[in-house]
Amino acid sequence: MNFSLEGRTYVVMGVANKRSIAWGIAQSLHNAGARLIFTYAAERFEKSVRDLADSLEGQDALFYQCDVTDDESITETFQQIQNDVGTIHGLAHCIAFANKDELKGDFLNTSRDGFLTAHNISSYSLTAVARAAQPLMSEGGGIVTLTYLGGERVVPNYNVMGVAKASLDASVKYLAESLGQHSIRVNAISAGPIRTLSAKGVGDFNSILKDIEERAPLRRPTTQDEVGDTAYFLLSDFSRGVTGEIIHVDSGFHIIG
Ligand SMILES: CCCCCCc1ccc(Oc2ccc(Oc3cccc(O)n3)cc2)c(O)c1
Repeated sequence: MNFSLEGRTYVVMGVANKRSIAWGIAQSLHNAGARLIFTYAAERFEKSVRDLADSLEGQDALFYQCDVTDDESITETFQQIQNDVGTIHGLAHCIAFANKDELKGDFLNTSRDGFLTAHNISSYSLTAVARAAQPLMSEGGGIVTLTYLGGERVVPNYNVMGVAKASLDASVKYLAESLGQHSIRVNAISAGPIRTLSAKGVGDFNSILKDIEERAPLRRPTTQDEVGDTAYFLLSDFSRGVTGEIIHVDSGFHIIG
């Protein structure tokens, strides 16, 4: 059994900058020998993704724009990837969004549009991308997405994103059932709070990190590389018997009331 990712190609969706969890995942996969393909939502992210990828020694990365709210964009992107590389061995879905004004205050005030936007981008996009990627994973593969504790229990201010993450978590299980027969595994990493561009949109981060340092079993915040290495595990043969699972990489915080 080979646990290196040499000779394997993975798509990483959602690198925005060097703090992105997706970038931590890309670094771990690269260090394990993987060939990487990056997708970004809009042209404005292309340069920073290319600049980051250029720092990966010996990596011959490919780059594609993909707007996950547009089915044609998804179909076109994976058609291009199939034309360019043929087979991929897995995918990291690190994409989520909710309107800022829905990420604070009373959840009761969630708008219909805000609810649908959060679910469209943060949950449905996993199913849409999995369907487009499946034909390229002819040798089987792994799909990993990012979720958060706020989808399992109430975290003040996380609001509609928590409901979208609950939907994402259920999607992971239904996709695991649907894709298992194609030897494609689907799992999620529930990451503890990390100071990313996205995190700027939710709650009072300093108090959340302070609470983790005081009460999490490991008494320290989660790091990008810890999440990256768990993604490597879930996308490698180490986890060949694992699908439909949510692994908490959160210093153990989820076990604390
Ligand atoms: C109150 C909860 C504190 C811990 C939150 C940890 C966390 C941090 C970032 C997370 O990812 C997103 C992604 C997009 C998102 O929506 C945004 C982000 C920035 C601006 C904006 O208009 N929407 C909110 C959170 C996420 O799902 C969870």
